[in-house]
Amino acid sequence: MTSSEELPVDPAAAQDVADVPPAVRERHAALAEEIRGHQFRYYVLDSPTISDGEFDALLRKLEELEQHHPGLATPDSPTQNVGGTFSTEFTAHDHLERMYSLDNAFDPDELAAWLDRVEKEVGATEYLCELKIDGLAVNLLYEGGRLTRALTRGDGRTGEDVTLNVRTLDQVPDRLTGTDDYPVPELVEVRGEVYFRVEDFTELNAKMVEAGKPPYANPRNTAAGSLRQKDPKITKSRRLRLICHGLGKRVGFEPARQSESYEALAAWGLPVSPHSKVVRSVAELTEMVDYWGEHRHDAEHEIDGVVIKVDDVVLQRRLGSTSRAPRWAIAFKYPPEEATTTLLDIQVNVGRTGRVTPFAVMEPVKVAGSTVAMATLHNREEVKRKGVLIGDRVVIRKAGDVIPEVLGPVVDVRTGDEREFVMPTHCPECGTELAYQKEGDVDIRCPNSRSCPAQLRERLFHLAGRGAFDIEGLGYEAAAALLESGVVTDEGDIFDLDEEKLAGVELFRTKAGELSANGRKLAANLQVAKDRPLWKVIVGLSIRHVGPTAAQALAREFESMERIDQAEEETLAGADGVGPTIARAVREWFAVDWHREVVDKWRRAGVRMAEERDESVPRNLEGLSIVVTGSLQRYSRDEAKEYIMARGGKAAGSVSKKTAFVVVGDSPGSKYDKAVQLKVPVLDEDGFAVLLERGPEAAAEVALETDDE
Ligand SMILES: NC(=O)c1ccc[n+]([C@@H]2O[C@H](COP(=O)([O-])OP(=O)(O)OC[C@H]3O[C@@H](n4cnc5c(N)ncnc54)[C@H](O)[C@@H]3O)[C@@H](O)[C@H]2O)c1
Ligand SMILES: [Zn+2]
Repeated sequence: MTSSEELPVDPAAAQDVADVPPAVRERHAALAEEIRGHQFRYYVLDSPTISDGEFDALLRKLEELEQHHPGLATPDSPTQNVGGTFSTEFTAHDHLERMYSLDNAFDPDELAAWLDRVEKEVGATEYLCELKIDGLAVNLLYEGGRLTRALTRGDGRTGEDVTLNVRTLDQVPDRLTGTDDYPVPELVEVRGEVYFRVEDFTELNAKMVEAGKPPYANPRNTAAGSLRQKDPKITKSRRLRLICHGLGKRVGFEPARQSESYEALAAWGLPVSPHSKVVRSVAELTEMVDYWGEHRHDAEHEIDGVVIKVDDVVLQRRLGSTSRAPRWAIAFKYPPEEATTTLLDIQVNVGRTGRVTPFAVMEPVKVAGSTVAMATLHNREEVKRKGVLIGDRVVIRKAGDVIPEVLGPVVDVRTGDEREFVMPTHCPECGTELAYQKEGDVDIRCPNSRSCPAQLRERLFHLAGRGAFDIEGLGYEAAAALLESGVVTDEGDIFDLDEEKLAGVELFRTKAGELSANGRKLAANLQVAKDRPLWKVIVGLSIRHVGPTAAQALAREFESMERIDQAEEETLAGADGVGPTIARAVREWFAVDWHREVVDKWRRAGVRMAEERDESVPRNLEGLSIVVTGSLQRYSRDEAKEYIMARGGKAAGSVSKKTAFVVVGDSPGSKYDKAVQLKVPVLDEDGFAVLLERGPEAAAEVALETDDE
């Protein structure tokens, strides 16, 4: 929270709680109670039922009420206190110096307002920027260099004694070491964050799943739960880590700067963050905030923001603290990546290959800047593994550009009305009974691949895609409209579409009943698409495992659809870049009658069925394998490959003894080293031009001198 002192106060607002209208007082009390309940679940039970973002929003709401009615901001309000409390499971102990929470800035304006306030009071100064580690705070007391006590933050005055547990952490020294610059102080309270590395957390969860137990929801609460164990052996088994980020009481050590105290901590053998940085201008500070906003997942632990601290300790003292947080520091918080919402239903989707995948339909909720209402659940096993029931409150996560994911249910708020998801037995689109393609498959499929509308729609959309025929104007909506109107019964019909047929489709008709401009464009695009290279036609067939790379290999090696159709499985498997899986998939595909009909219909409609031979291009690279690495100035990667292939060569991905040439551009990397090592001739961009124009012998003459010493 930004401190309320600078915020506008309604002059008519009640300063005294007795003057606040009873209805408002009640609303405030109810909200405060709700917040305390969430704090208890979070700090004591380590098992929250709402996301941090939702919690922060509640606290903000309370704060707003108090701005309008300052009388409500009594000392016991959650806005005036460090959130935590302590459990009777542990012995309570007082901190020697208070532990505070942090005020928050949720956007750049709030951060700017805080900076203004600080600089108005103490003038321009230097700031220490740190990552805000999403863990739990501990206070380590070292007396005469020995660890004598470790406490959780608790309510800031009193914490829970977790000394035995903290001692099990590898990074926590029992005894501090001293240096000439930083001798061991008589007494020091060290504050830090106990956390899980994302990597370790993922591994822990994998183990849980393997043991048939539900995975943990997030690293923060799991770290808290792992530290606050009655049995330190459990803590020991958890690979918890520590990063120190502050001092409490100290005797015999007086740092001038916060950054200096980190040097001391490191010298004493305590872990500090490698990411902290002293910044001297607002521009530098903003840069750090922006950088970590974009690279949030690059740190080894989860972060929920950046903490900005006045570096000078004298100025820190001058700024002081509120009852809840220091005035000399602020946490800039990034948009939350987790939220909770209600799982309204689990429905299934039928994909291009008939695979039936369940997906979550949720009450729309905002996460990481976008509204999420659906998320895939992959398959039945995954639904079971996550343990979600229809009607559950669920935690969802959307990190950056990654697709949203349902993490799991909030079991504690179940009402008993939730119900289990049952995988349908029949295709929701065509009614065909679903089946596993072969025993042991995870995915269940709709076997009606030829005419199941869902599969057809997906295949049409796929064949119109960039990697296949690249037909503009044939998206999902058009695909669905074509199928619905009956002018297309399977993809075989697609190239028979002309203006007249398209005029029969509602979507492509004007109000006057004529063919629309879009319809005319689609008809023209379909004509152009018939002339795409063979490999694109192959991609358009939706053969399993055959994407652009495999299709290019097939086109290069066999040069016509007919030869692919007639090749034996072994011949296919033996071809460069094809292999047994693709070979089998191709043979299986051509064994289906209606698949061959699709090819026939396309052929009759004039779709290209053989590699184009441009007679003006010499076939001077026939049989040669050429690797291009690094970036070239005059050719894009794809262009370079196309030029090689057009001349009968093979554009290979890795260097071997069989490689004829390696072409290197800027920053070539390991492939260049490999070429030198294997003594494969290396060409620069000019050498590549010679290779294309005048062939391998001429190119060998201009190969680079390489030295493998
Ligand atoms: N979901 C829930 O029900 C629920 C309930 C209560 C609290 N919460 C969440 O807990 C958090 C509030 O807890 P809080 O009061 O501890 O405040 P906070 O987490 O916003 O900030 C204070 C804490 O940040 C930690 N921290 C991490 N890196 C630091 C660094 N480099 N320097 C200094 N401190 C650093 C310290 O432990 C400090 O105590 C919020 O994120 C809130 O959403 C959630
Ligand atoms: Zn179906």
